[in-house]
Formats: sequence, structure tokens, C-alpha cells
Amino acid sequence: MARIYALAKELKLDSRELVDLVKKVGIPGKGSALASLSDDEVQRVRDHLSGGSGSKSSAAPAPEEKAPSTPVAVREQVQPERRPIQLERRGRTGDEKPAAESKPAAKPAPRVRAPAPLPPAQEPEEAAAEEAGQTPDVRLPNTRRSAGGLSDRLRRKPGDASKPDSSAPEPSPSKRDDSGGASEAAASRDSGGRDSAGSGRSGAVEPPSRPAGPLSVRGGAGGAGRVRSLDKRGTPGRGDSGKKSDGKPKRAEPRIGINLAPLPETPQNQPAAKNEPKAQKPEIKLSRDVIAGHKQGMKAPLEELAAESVEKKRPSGKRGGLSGFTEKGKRGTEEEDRPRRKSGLAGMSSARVDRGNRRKRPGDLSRSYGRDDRGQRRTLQHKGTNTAAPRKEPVQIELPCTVRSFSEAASIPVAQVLKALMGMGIMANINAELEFETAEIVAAELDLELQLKETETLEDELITELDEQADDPDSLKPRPPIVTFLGHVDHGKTSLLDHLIGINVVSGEAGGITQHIRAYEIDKDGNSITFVDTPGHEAFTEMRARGANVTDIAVLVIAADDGIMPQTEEAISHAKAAEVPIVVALNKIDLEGVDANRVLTQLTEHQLTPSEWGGDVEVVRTSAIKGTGMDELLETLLTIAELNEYKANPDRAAMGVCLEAEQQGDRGVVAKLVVRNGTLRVGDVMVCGPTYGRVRAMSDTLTGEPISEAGPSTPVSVMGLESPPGAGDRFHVLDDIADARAIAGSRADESSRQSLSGVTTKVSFENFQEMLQEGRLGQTEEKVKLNVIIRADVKGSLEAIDKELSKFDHPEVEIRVLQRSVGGITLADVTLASASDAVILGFNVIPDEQARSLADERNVEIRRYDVIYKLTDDIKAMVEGRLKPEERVVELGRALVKQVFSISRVGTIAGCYVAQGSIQRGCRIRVNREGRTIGDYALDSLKRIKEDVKEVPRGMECGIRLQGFNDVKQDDVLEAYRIEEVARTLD
Ligand SMILES: Nc1nc2c(ncn2[C@@H]2O[C@H](COP(=O)(O)OP(=O)(O)OP(=O)(O)O)[C@@H](O)[C@H]2O)c(=O)[nH]1
Repeated sequence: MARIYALAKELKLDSRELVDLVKKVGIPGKGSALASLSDDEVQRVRDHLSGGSGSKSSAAPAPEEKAPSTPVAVREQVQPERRPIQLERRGRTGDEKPAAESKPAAKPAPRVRAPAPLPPAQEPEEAAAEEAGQTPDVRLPNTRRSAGGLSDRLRRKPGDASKPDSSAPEPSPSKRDDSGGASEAAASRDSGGRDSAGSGRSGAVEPPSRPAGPLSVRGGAGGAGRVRSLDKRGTPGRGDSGKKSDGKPKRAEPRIGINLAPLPETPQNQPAAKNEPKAQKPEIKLSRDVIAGHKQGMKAPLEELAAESVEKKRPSGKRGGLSGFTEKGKRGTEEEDRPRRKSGLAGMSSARVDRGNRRKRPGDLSRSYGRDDRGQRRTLQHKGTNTAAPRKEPVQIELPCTVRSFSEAASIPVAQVLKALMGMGIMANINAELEFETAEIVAAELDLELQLKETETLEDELITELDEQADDPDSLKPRPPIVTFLGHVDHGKTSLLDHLIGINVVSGEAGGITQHIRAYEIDKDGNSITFVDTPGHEAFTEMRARGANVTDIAVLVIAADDGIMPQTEEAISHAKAAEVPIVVALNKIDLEGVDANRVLTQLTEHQLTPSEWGGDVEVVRTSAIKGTGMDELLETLLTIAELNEYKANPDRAAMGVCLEAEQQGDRGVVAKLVVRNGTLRVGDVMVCGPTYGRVRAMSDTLTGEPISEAGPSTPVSVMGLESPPGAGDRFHVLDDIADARAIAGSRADESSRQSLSGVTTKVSFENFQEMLQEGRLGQTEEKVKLNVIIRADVKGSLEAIDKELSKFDHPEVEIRVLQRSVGGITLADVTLASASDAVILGFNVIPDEQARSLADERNVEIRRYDVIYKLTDDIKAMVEGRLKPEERVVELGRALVKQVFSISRVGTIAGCYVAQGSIQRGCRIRVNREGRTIGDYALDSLKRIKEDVKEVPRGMECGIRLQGFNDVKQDDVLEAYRIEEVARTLD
């Protein structure tokens, strides 16, 4: 499995280009650089790049990478020619490698062996060459390759074989000898690798060139890169440059004829090469010892030095100024340059020449850095003036990384990073946090090397370690279950808890409504149960949203007289989403005339089948007033706890969750915590969310009596924290208060950074689709679940949507409706969506103000529809990976209709107050009445006083007339929006 962008990087291709290629190869659903390819698909791509023959390419995959991007097209054209060449290569590949590698030994024998594998037909040539006195193993082949390779080919055609042949071999060997073994060494390997020769020559030459293939293959992942660089370097070979340039055409045999033209220049280049010594000085300084050593067979140091030098010279692994090399002879296709590139000293010279070229054309930076294989513009390209030197070293990125820090690290403008992100379909701001993968792609887009500098934070070191610290099974002891009451308001949650603990809190509550979370531990026949009473299911879900799932069992309290009410439905959704056992307390059973069966039926309709009806949901009939069913309820809870074997290790450092906290005048910060594991003691140092402190005192949440320690599942009031943590914040006990302080500080920073970040973190249709394509989802489960919450205007719509969704059938994705109900989108929906990574689907309904702002804050996606098929189409399209929101709705503002004026011949004018954003001329208006959208119309006229205006901002009044709608009423909410075309970037 490999990501497209990673493969592109490996193959030295542009990500988008590879995406196109993948499509071309016939692999569907890979519209993004983030998409993953299976091994088979990767092989298909490689095969395609290699020229089409799967099996062949598999034998020598690396060579294919030689021709990165451009090659695709070119190869296809040249295919007929390449085939034979490839075959030869492969043959060599295996054999050559060793030959090339062993070269260091410089033993003639091995050298001779290398050519052996060559096709018989070519042997004669090789043999002839050898006989020519090329005993010096490597040199011969090298010489041929680098110098004579192309010429050989050319020779054959033109018929002038001797001249180039002799000249080629001679100069190079002699030269090398002169300059010291260095050149030979490099040449032998480099030029060997250089396919130029091989290609240029007939089959015989090929063998020597093979080495390049093998080299890259060995390189493994980096093979591609190497091949590429080798090619580059090969080009410039000293003195042979001209010839080499000829050699490249290997792939494009048809061009040989065309390429012949530059031949005459070969000799011209030669002299240039002779001048090399001048340029060579700054390139590499070879000490006499090294040179002498090499003559005695020590090639490695030289090669390393050479390679190192070349690397330094090449900006960001690009072909850099090498392109200039081809200029004279054939500045045409870059693919022709590639094969010429060499490694080692040959590469050095290429780089040197390259530099020289750059010096000649200082303004043409684009040629050096700004173009990719297809000549397409790269981000670092500069036109005309060289404003800044391109970064040559890998970009060091420390995680987490913002756009700003990325741009600073890479020394490139923020705008450029944002643009690259936009190109990936990510709209971010300067403070947006980039995940490593995103940063990696951006770096690839910007042609930068990325070096991850991950610093382990104290959080990772201490907290994560504590979280991951597994308890020895022997140390685990049963712990009390933590039970939470959920249900519709006034159905008796608090009364039930009161009765269970024997106090009467209900009467003391303001307005009879629970405003605080209470948590008490009670004892039943020696067994404890911890009860948590929350002010509503939002609080319950809120804690879940913060990763603090304290509840083991949910008790759904339903008043027998009311039955299931809207909030009960929500509570059911929340409990189901939390995936905890549900026990129903059918309360107020003491009331006369209540029909328990009606409630049981309703429960069944909500997929909660009572155990007495054959289901698995325990229903206990209770009366908080009379105390009916209390024992049965406790016993049921204890039985469930027993079945689920809730256990914890009381002998470790405590960790748990904060339920509530407040600043109390004389006592300081008092936090109500529940210990989930371990034992909390007075004197312990703890970090809780963004605060920390030492436990100064602890007290029982029920009696208020001081306690010195609190074991697993114990609710406890703690004093000593620096500031009040939030509900749902987790706490950990640490050894060192300095660590606790540091962690709390970094969390505070992190949360403020997140609030500034503009990157979406929650699930949305688009990122779900993306995750699906990448395989990030569904790796552990059989089916990926897409959580949705549906809100519709009427029950009929809900039923229609349900029906549509029930038809949905996908092998990998399951639509999981967490909640479906009639009415506008509420805060509870957003909280649930946030806690459950769900998308809210609104059908002809709008979110209320609170829900809207919380959704914005938490990046919860709310999708609104007015036609059912659009909703289902969207889901299908998303799952099938073809979601293409070509247009995006941009909300502009909301206005409240304060008064309506009917003017004859003009129509109805709505006198409005702009409560949010602005109303703009040319926008569209959704008319909402009592939480439902009743129509969608174009804005006909927008006036302030009597003047037509372009825009009316928030806080102003205006007159609005809608096109084709005169039934505007007072208190209607008019929502202004605009539809913007959005360029698709993922496909
Ligand atoms: N008849 C009868 N009345 C009950 C019973 N349980 C609770 N009530 C009454 O119902 C009203 C609401 O009870 P609460 O316990 O405050 O209900 P709640 O669900 O906790 O309400 P919130 O705190 O607002 O969430 C009170 O007046 C209780 O006296 C019961 O079993 N029978």
C-alpha cells in the first residue's frame, strides 16, 4: 500500500501528474494525491511507466524511474524501440550490478565477466573492445559507455565507426589516468550506470550501462532518485559530453537521426571539457593521498567524495543546471538529458558544467530550479531576477507545525504555502496547524525536502505513557460502576437519585431543574455504585466529546405518564452513541392511569426492546416518590456491572475526569472529580486539563467529610488546583509539580492555538470521502460507519429520508443515524455530532443561533437540503468517491423581519433588521418561519430608507423585496447566501 504522493515522490513525478497517470492506467477512484494504491496498483503504475510490460518491469523497476514524468508520453511513442533495450538491460541488471560494484577491486577479470552476460550477438563487440587492449576491466566498458556509447550507435548509422570509437576510448582512459584514478573510478561506475552508453550502443554497450539499473534497484525506495541523478551526472561527462548527449537518445531511437545533428559539436565540447580543470578546482579537492590511494585500488573514498560533492551542488535533488548541458547539442527534450547524468566524478563535472551554464544565464533560474520533468513551472521558480537562493538543505519541521512556522522553516512566503494548500483543497490560514502528512505534501509541491523534527513533549512522555501503561491483570480489582441518569426534563432523574441516597436535593434546586453535576457513591449490600446526575444529556455528551467517557451504564429515566419525549429521544441517541448498556427506569409508575405498555411500545420503536418482550433492555418500574423499584434498580445495575466486570488497579497513580469545578471564596478552587483508575491521595501532584496543583484536601461529595484517599470510581471534591478545570477535563497524578506545570502550560497554549486554527478537524462529507479513499477508515472494522444526525421539518420528510437511506447499500460503508427528529437543529445535535464525529443533515430546517455558533466553533458540518434526492445523492456520491461540490454556499447574513409593508404594484416589502453578517445585493434569500425553511428566493431589491444599496451590514435596518414571494411575515428569518463556484482540487 502506498500513497500516490509518496509514490510520486519516489518516482520523481509531480503528484498531480501521477494522479492523472493512475487514471490513465485504469485505476478508478484515485482522484487525490492522498489516495492510496495497493501493491498491485503500484506495480501497474510502475509497469506503465516502464513501458507497458508488467513482468519485465518487475525485473528492473528502477530503470523505469529514470524517465520520471515526461517519459510517460515519450515512452509510449518510443516503445517499439525500447523494448529490445529493456530486455537487454534486464539481463544485465542482475549481472552488471555485481560487476559494477566489484569494480572497485579493479580486477580485470571481474570486468570481463560483466560483459559476459550480454547477449551473444553483442559479445563480439565487447570482445573486440576488450581485445583492443582494454584489459583494464572497468575502464573499457566505461569508456565505451561514456564516450563511445552514443557514438557507437551513431557510427553504425552513419557508417563511421572507427573514428568515434577510437577517439572515445582513448581520451577518456588517458585522461582519467592523468587526473588520477579518481576519474576512472567514477567513470567506471558512473558511466557504467549511465545508460547513455548502453543505449547508444547496440546491445553490446548496453551491458555496461546496466549498472545504473542495478544501482537504483539496490537503492530500494531511493532507487528512483538515484537513477535520476545518475542520469543527470552522466550527461556532463568530461570531454565526452558530446558523445554522451548522443547516448541518451537510446530510448528514442527514432530520434537518433535527429540527434545526429549535434554530433559535430562533440569535438567542440571536448575542448570545453579540457578546460574543466579550471572549474574543477572549486568542485572537489582531492588530496594527493587520496588520488594515490585510489590508484592502488581505494576507490570508495573518491566516490563518496564525488557523490557528496554532487549532492551538495544539486539544489533539492532537482536536476539543477544540468539542463544547461544539453543546451548546445539538443536543448530539446529533457529526457534526453536524463540518461546522460552520472554519479561520482562524472557527476561532479556535470554539476560543474552546470554551474558554469548557470553563471552564463544568471536570470534563467527557472531552467535550473523552476521546471519539473515536463517543463512545468515549479513553485520555487523565479522569473528574471534571482531574489533568493533556493533552499538546498532539507526543511526541518517541528511538530506541531503551523503554516507560519512552515513558511519560516522553508524560507518561503506564507502565501506560497497557502496556495499549495489551496491546491490540495485545504483552505487554511496562517495559524492553521499542518499535520505532518499535509506538510509533507506541501513540501513536495514546493519542491522542498522535508525533515521531520519531532520533539517528544512532556505530554507524550508522561501522560501518554500513563494512559498506555497496562495494568497487570493480577492488580485489577472490581470497581463500582459509574451510572449516569439521562432523560427528559422533569421525568424524575434527580428525585430518583435523591431517593437512592436518602437526601432531598430536588426541593433545593432552583426552579426544580438540575444545574450542577452531582456524583455520589452509595452502597447496596456491600456493593458500591457511583451515580452521576447531569444537568442534561448535553453535559453527558460534552464529557464524551472531550474523550472523558466516565459512564459505564446509562439509566434512561422515562416518566410513565409522558412516555418518550423529544429529549428522551435525544438521550437515547446519546446513550447509544456512547455505546454503554442502557437500563430504563420507568418512573412515576405511582401515577394513576399510566400505561406502561405504551412506553414499552415506544421503546421498541426506538430499537430498545424490553427484556420482558424478549429484548435486552432492562426496564424497571420505579416511583421516586414512593420508593418503588429502588432495590430492583440497584440490583439490576449491580448485575450489569458484574457481567461487565468493571475493574481497575487501585495501586497506581490516579487518573480520572473532572465533572465540575468552581472557585469558592474561602476554599479556593474546588473540583469535583471521579477517579477512573488508581487511588488519589492528599498531597498528590496532579495536572487536570490546562491546570495543575497539589491536592491540598479532599472531601466526600455527599457528606462533605474530609477523606485522605479516593479509589477507582470514587467521586471526590478536591482542593488545591491553580484554576478551575473544565467539565470533562482528564486528570493525571504525576511525580513532579514542575512537570505538571509545564504540561498544563503547553495544553493552554495548544488550546489557544487550536482556536486560532482554521483547519477542519471534525468529520465532514469531504474529509470522510478522503479518509475512505486513503484507507484511513475501515481498517479495523468490516464496515466504515458514517454517523449522521437527521433533522427534518415534518415527520413525513423523516420517513422519506429514512426510506431513501435504507436503500443505501455499500460494501464498505454503513450509514449510522445517531438521531432523527423533527425540528430545527439544536445545540444538543451539534454536541452529539461533535462527540460522535457525525455530520448533521438538515432537511428544510435551520440551526438555531447557539447551534450555529457551536458548529462553527467545533467545525461540525451541517448540510442543509430542500430536496430529498439531493441529500441521498450527496451521501452516495461521497461514499462512491465522486462527491463534487462544484458550488459552495456562502452564508452572508441573517435578517429578522420586523414589519411588512404591502405596496400596490410593488409587492411586499419586508422591513428587516440585520442581525448577523450582511445582506448583499444579488444574493439569494431563504425564508425561515418557526424554525423551518419555507422558501428560497432571489433578492429583488435591497433598500435603506429609499436608496438602493449594495449591502446592509449587521445592526442596520433595510427593506427587502423578494422575487416571486409576497407572503413574508413578521418574525420570519431571512437568511442571505451566495453560491460560489469552487474549483475542485481533489479530483
Ligand atoms: N408522582 C411522582 N412524581 C415524581 C416522581 N419522580 C419525580 N417526581 C416529580 O417530578 C418533578 C421533577 O422531578 P425531578 O427529579 O426534578 O426531575 P428531573 O428529571 O431531575 O428534572 P431536571 O432536574 O430538570 O432534569 C418533581 O416535582 C418530582 O417531585 C415519581 O416517581 N412520581
